[in-house]
Amino acid sequence: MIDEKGILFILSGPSGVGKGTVRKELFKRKTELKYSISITTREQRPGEVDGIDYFFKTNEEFESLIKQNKLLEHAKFVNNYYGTPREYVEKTLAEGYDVFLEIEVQGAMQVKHNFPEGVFIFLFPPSLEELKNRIVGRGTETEDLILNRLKEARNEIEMMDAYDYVVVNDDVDKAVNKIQSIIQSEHCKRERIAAQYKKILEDEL
Ligand SMILES: Nc1ncnc2c1ncn2[C@@H]1O[C@H](COP(=O)(O)OP(=O)(O)OP(=O)(O)O)[C@@H](O)[C@H]1O
Ligand SMILES: Nc1nc2c(ncn2[C@@H]2O[C@H](COP(=O)(O)O)[C@@H](O)[C@H]2O)c(=O)[nH]1
Repeated sequence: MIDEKGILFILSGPSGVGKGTVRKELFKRKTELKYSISITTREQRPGEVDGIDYFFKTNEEFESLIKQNKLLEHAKFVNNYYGTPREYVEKTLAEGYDVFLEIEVQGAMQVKHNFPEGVFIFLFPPSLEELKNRIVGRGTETEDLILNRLKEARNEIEMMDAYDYVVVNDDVDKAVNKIQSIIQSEHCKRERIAAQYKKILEDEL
């Protein structure tokens, strides 16, 4: 049977590298991709909308989702829970749509364990100094939280080798172009496999 499921794309990278910015620009261009909205216990930032940016939950609600096995992956990042709703991802892939996750590395490694066929992309900063400038410039975290996120950034960068692709985010447009090329190239790979499979079936008949 030829696999007609969608492809799961996972984007990670240190806090402040520009994952959200790049993802939003990508979605302006690639409307057929489906974004999996994450669940978190972190405080809602000004301008964030529940059900669009995240599903905001309490610790108790989140822990109950873990117990019910409703999360595809979850992790604690700088004292808050983050997780991916299992049902949405599995159902959407089964319907043949590509699904895009924007998650940190611990969660990405759990996804890799369960979906080794996923495509793992790591967004890399032009420099650590620029990473710091971006996270400070965003102005959404206190100084303490920024330091914790930067400390975490070093651990995240160490995991880069576990990813299929590394994209440097020096310029948003260029980074999005590269991610679009990765998506196209992964579809071509799947088409090649499907064509080979079809040929084997025809040869057998
Ligand atoms: N290529 C870029 N050049 C300059 N600034 C950028 C670039 N990409 C993103 N930024 C800026 O960097 C800041 C952080 O970006 P963003 O919030 O998208 O990062 P993130 O990786 O999603 O962070 P987090 O993981 O903390 O949610 C934002 O102010 C954004 O406008
Ligand atoms: N493991 C998961 N990580 C997630 C998920 N959704 C977002 N994230 C990542 O958390 C950090 C912090 O995000 P922020 O919005 O508080 O800045 C960042 O790396 C996100 O990509 C998730 O479902 N699972």
